[in-house]
Amino acid sequence: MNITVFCSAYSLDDRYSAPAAEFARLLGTGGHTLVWGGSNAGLMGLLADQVKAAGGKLVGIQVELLKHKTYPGADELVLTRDLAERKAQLLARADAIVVLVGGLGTLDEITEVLELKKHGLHDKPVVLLDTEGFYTGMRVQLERMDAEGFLPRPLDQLIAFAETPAEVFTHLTTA
Ligand SMILES: C/C(=C\CNc1ncnc2c1ncn2[C@@H]1O[C@H](COP(=O)(O)O)[C@@H](O)[C@H]1O)CO
Repeated sequence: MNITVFCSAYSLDDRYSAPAAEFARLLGTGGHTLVWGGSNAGLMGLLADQVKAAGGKLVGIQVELLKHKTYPGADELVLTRDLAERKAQLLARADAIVVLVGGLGTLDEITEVLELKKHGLHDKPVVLLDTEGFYTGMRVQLERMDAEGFLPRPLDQLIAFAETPAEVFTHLTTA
């Protein structure tokens, strides 16, 4: 399976990086391909290192603007002109999307994927790994949208929440 992952480009505390590394090992040992932003920075670089070490393949979708931060060992590297084209490629190359902890870049990516899914423009599984309750606030907001009529489809048809790396794969294999 080609699994597109959105996650932080910054180096983070062990309580965030250890679950990300475990997720990456499961992805690699499961024979999957990591599709990601193609960077060597922070959690993005750690993820790529761990997937590669576990025998998985790497497809980087890097943007021209950040090409100086490109991960050197990807099996395939795509260079896009801008962030919009990169987001389109990250989705197009995915069989499923997984979201790890991240900042504004990650938030931008997940919002776009959910908005396109909301409109029926794709129906790929989206799983969010909620490490250390990092996404509690976002989940509360999404559940309120769901409960109060802001979404055209039930929230559980748009996204699944996992608390452990193993649970991410349970969602992906039953989706
Ligand atoms: C940290 C620095 C540069 C960051 N370089 C990036 N390279 C590739 N992709 C990136 C980069 N920064 C953001 N992205 C994309 O957004 C997500 C991470 O952003 P966040 O704000 O950290 O959550 C990630 O999924 C990428 O696709 C300078 O040293």
